[in-house]
Amino acid sequence: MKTAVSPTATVPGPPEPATAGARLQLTGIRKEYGDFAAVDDVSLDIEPGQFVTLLGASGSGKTTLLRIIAGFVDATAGRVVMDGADISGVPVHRRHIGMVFQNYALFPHMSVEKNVAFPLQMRRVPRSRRPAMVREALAAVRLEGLGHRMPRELSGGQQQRVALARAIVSRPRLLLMDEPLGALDRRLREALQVEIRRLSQDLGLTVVNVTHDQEEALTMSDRIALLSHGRLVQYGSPEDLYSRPTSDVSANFLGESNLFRASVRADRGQAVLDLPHGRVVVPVNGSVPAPGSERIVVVRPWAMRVRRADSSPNGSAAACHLPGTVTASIYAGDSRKLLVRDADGRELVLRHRAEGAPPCSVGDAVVLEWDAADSTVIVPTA
Ligand SMILES: Nc1ncnc2c1ncn2[C@@H]1O[C@H](COP(=O)(O)OP(=O)(O)OP(=O)(O)O)[C@@H](O)[C@H]1O
Repeated sequence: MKTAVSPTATVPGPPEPATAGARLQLTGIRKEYGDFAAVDDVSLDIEPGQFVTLLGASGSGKTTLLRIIAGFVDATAGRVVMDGADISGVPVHRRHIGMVFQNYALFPHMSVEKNVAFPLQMRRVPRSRRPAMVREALAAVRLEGLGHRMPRELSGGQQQRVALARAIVSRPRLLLMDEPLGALDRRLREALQVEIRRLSQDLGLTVVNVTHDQEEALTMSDRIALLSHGRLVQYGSPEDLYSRPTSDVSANFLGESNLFRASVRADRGQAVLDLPHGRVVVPVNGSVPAPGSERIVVVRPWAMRVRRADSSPNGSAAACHLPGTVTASIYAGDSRKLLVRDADGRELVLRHRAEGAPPCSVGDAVVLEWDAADSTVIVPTA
């Protein structure tokens, strides 16, 4: 549950009221480099206190968009509006935005405390107020008592927490993060993901985070903005993007998926896709798709079941049956991943819980089964 601090609530310690997060509205943002658009007409509405992740492959425009929000890069077109005010022309240091970057190195010759106090000095916060604010920021990232250490005396994870403390010490209403955990090992990354999420909720901060790591995006975000070639492909909750992808880019990027292409056929008033393994009735949202139009059917690996071809079917409920040969069986701790090649040479991926003996081995002839209802039908992106 969210524990966003209301604008009128006070936090322990002097002297300013804690600020709740800013509302951020990006409208028609475009950034051209020569005749190339690094960001192409992106509009996003970010609610106060939301944690939004810009997700996408390398080169999709995430960092450029974040740098436009920060003020390091001027957009070619579009507006950045924070709490109702257009900040497009406001210089970086006047935006009062906290930032943490992967390589946002700490000043090596300054103690942790001095590093964290630096933004307060820049913002001319009265000297007398600084120690309490620094203490509070260090406590928020659980580094109490380490203020006198030098950066070289800290682990990578601790250094990144100092960078985080430095980003929040002056109580910004918006925090921007560009792959802040990229350099850390997996365990530490996961622990810090949870901590950053908790911290942003406790402070009621609005956060825009950049990553190309889909797991990080799924676990941390209220909303994910998926970018591809500079364009916004889908903006929604992690569940929306994972379970209800609206494009093949989303289906491919978030989690493993099996994609089948087919054209729509009209059959007794229904729009139907004939696939090698069965038929899927196309959900009609408003207009009926034209016969002959292309669709993509997405089936997630967990929705598929597997049985050896020489065994009897698992009940009769499964509408889709696809024969194939197991090409890999990969144990992954709590699950097992199977790769199965079908007669068309397509490699399908499925997962099941890794309990007991595996139901089949590499080289086995198998049948994949799943319910048509577990398919998602999407329109291919042009
Ligand atoms: N200053 C620049 N001049 C020319 N092209 C640029 C400039 N900055 C970025 N680009 C191009 O814009 C595109 C988007 O870059 P950007 O850094 O925003 O991508 P990204 O999604 O953050 O990628 P990564 O995950 O690799 O950091 C890339 O093709 C990049 O080469």
